[in-house]
Amino acid sequence: MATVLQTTRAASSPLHVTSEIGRLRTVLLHRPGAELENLTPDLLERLLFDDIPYLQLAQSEHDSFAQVLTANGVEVLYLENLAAESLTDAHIRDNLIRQFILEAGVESDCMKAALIEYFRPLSNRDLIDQMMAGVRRDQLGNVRVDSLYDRVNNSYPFLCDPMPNLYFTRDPFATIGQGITLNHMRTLTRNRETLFAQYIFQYHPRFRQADIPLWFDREEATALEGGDELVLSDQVLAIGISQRTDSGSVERVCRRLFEAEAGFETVLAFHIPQSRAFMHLDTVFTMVDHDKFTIHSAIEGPLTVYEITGSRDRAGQVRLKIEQLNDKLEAILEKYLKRRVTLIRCGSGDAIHAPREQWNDGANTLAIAPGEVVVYSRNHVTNQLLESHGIKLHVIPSSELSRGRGGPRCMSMPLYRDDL
Ligand SMILES: NC(=O)NCCC[C@H](N)C(=O)O
Repeated sequence: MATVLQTTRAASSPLHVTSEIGRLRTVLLHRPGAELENLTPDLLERLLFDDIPYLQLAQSEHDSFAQVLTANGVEVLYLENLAAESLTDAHIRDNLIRQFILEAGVESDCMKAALIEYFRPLSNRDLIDQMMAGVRRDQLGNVRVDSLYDRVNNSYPFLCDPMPNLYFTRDPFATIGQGITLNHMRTLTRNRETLFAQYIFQYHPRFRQADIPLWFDREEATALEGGDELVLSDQVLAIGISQRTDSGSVERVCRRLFEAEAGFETVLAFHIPQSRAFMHLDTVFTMVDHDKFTIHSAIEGPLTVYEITGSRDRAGQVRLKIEQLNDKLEAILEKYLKRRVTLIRCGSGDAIHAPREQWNDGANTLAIAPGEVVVYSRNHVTNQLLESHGIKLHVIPSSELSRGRGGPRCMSMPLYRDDL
């Protein structure tokens, strides 16, 4: 990955996203795995789940999602495959194991050594699956415990926690233009997920030569999550300031994009209420067509939008100009997209249907082309409204996947879209 930002990119860049709706060509998914079976009621809150999905059904729902995408010409890549294929030599593999153990919070030398031994014989793919699923203490057999720490903490079943949120590939990194933000996640549990992206972009043969600009790094001190990053056009981004993303991160992304002169001229920072239900901007607002968006009406009142632009001072340094916009959201979007826009309200804006369907990601659509989106079956009120606005729907089953609080957009990271 490039740490020095450059403006010119090879035409053959493996990453290219200049809108939310351009025809989707390549997307990254993660098929839910054993990590979901390692959820227990005690772990739910810390691991950011609201219930325990039935794995077999979650996998079959996820396969339906992948099938819709492939049937529509989208190349589907899986995080677990890319991560395994990134381990192209023993040194890279050993480093990943060491870093994984460190970030899993394994404290004692004897447990670290036992884990390294446990991982040693596994194939690359089994290693990645095991890291994702988590490692229980009793998987390691009889380890000679020589630390006080292990004697005091031996009742907790996991040495390395499972990572059940991995199927929300939208969040740990995000494609913007031909670069990425490699994110620093708000929570420890999700921050561990970004390690896989780091290895993929650094070592995977598909990406390692590509000199991919890094608009944000996982080592930064403030939080940024991909669900807050929307590419409205090749010139305008929307970034949520939310429960998961700090304003300082938005400023840093702006500075890097403007310094690189990557084509993006304006960032609209959407300050949304902080709540579990609206954890990211894309839980309340997604783009479905050139001129149509879903929106959850509960954020419209409290929403504040800031326009951020940049210019260079005499020394060539980028200075940010930040202005609060007082217009209604439609007017703001119309100004930047240069066309009339329609906001389609989740659950019709109804007092009961809207919060119920938003909770199950009714507003969280994945566009695979302009006016063509993937949605969850359970959000029938919103879905009908989308259809009445001429949007083509690809409806996928949703009883288990939705228990993790994410919809089709959250479950996908576009790597390549056609330009509009
Ligand atoms: N972009 C998104 O809204 N992603 C959904 C993430 C859900 C996950 N359980 C979380 O709390 O982070």
